[in-house]
Order: sequence, then structure tokens, then C-alpha cells
Amino acid sequence: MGLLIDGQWTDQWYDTKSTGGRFVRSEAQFRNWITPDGSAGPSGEGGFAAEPGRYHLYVSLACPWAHRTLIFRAIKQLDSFISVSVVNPLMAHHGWTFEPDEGVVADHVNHASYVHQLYTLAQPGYTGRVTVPVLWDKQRRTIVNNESSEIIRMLNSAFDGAGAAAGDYYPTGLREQIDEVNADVYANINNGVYRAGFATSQEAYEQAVQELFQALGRMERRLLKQRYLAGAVLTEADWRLFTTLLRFDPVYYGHFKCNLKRLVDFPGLWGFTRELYQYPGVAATVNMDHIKGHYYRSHTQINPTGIVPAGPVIDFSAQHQRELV
Ligand SMILES: N[C@@H](CCC(=O)N[C@@H](CS)C(=O)NCC(=O)O)C(=O)O
Repeated sequence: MGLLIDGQWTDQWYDTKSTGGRFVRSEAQFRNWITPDGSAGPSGEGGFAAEPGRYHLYVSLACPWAHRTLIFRAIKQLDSFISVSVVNPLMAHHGWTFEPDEGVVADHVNHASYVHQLYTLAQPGYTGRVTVPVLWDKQRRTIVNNESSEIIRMLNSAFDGAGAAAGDYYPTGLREQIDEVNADVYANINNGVYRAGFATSQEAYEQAVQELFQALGRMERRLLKQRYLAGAVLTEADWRLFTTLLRFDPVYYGHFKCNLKRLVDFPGLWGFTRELYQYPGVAATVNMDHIKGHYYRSHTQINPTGIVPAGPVIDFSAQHQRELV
């Protein structure tokens, strides 16, 4: 676990001392967009046209942020457009690595051993965290973007004219509702579980847990009266919540101490999680061994023995009956 400082890898944990025990997530730094014709997107520079075979995605199957991008690649059927490498679930002294193991897919594009080498290939003097997902341009040999919320927006529409599957998960008419849900879900749930788990003061932890469960309550109430978070149609807001809910009982409940309730205690959220898990192509993006192995083995300041718990036993394939909502 570490970061790059002026292009040099430095092994150190998150600094929570300067923020009263609170975990504060830093902003991703590569913010260019793939667009149909290569014109610039909402941020960054242009020159990244949606061409088959040109891009590569580096992911961890454990990571909820990277998982979103894999789901969009699957549901938009972009497998032949965008190739993928999968890191080893253990994130230790060198950060993310391609150390061979079950489910790891080596870096056949840049032949890197460590993800931090991709960051310095793109920017030799890079200073900052080395995170996944990373969307890589094989042509310009650089990082297009390392912010998952933007990568899913690109995958949602940039390749539509080039043969991606139909489906718009950020439809114009629902953007306001989607943005509103995303803001709540990001701050209090997606990042909320990390704020609880990485807190190093009792007060910071308790605040994060309270805010997390209040937000889960708000989402539960929505899902008891409508099928999806923004209404009757499935949108990116749903996928963004899904990757956190999927990890909730196996990891966040125990490892991050988010244990006021389990996911399975919320009928709406639990049925919703099963429905999204069963959506065509999605189950194949889920690897529970990488998920549990990563968190319980990598965060040694939280779980010093590195023991990965055997349970819980959860059947994401069980019938959901969400069509009745
Ligand atoms: N804002 C980023 C966050 C990505 C992120 O934090 N990924 C984690 C894995 S779940 C990571 O790579 N952490 C390494 C680190 O912080 O050093 C995104 O959504 O893409």
C-alpha cells in the first residue's frame, strides 16, 4: 500500500492524522474522455476516438469502483472493443500487482509488474495514489482516465455508433434524479463504507456508520415503492449502488464494521441486489474470492492476521420477484 511521489513508489498507508481520524479520498487525476469522434469531453483533452481494439482496462475484481467499469463493458457488449487486465487481489507493499494467481490476467499491453508502472509510463513525475480502474490508450500509450464514474459514462455512449449494445443508462430525461441519487449514494454508501472502515477515531467511525445506514434507509424506501433508484428504468445510479451492496455482507459488515444491519435485512435492497446480479453478463464479473481476499488480506492494520472468513453463505441467484414492484 503506498503512493507515487515525483514518480517514485513510496510505501505508506493513508494519512488520517491530519483529518481527525477521517478517511478523505483524493481526486483522480487523469480525466480525458473517449468520444465518438475524438473531440474533447467534459474534462481533459481530446484525441481519444472510440475505435475498436484501441483501449485497455486495468481492473481489480475486488474493487467496487473498478467493478462498475467491468459491468458497463459487459452490458454494453464491449468485450471486443476494450481488452482487460486483472490485478492480483492482494494489495501490499508494491500496491496493485500482476503477480500470477487464480483469476489474475497479466498485462499483455505494457508488460507491467505493478500498476504504478502504468502511471509513470503515462506521466513520469506523477505524484498521487495509484488506483484502479485505469483506462489505457494503446495508441497514444497513456492513461485516458482513472475515474470510474467518468469511465462508465463513456462506455455508456461513446461506442454506440461503433457497434456497442443498445441501452442508455444515463437518459436525458432522468439525469436530474440520477445525479441526485448518485450524490447521496457516493458520499454516504460507496465512500461511506470506506469512511467507516478506514476511520482511525471512534467519532469518525460512528459518524460514518450513522450516515451510511441513514442513506441505506433512504434507498430502501425508494426500492420498496419503485423497481429502480431513478424510477421504472435501470440506470447508472443502480449499477453504482450495486457494487457496494454486493460486497456488503461478505466484507463491509465485518471487515469495515458496518454492522447495524446486514444487506439481507433490507427486503428492497436485497431483492434489488439479486436482480442486478442476475442481469445478463453481470454474474461473470463477480469474483467473491478476489473480493474477500483483497479486503481481509490487504488491510493488515484492520485485520493483522490476514485470515479471510469462511462465510457468510449468500445466494445471489435466488429468485427476486422485483418485477412485481
Ligand atoms: N475515484 C476512483 C477511486 C478508485 C479507488 O480508490 N480504487 C481503489 C481500489 S477499490 C484503489 O485502487 N486504491 C489504491 C489506493 O488508494 O492506493 C474511482 O472511482 O475510479
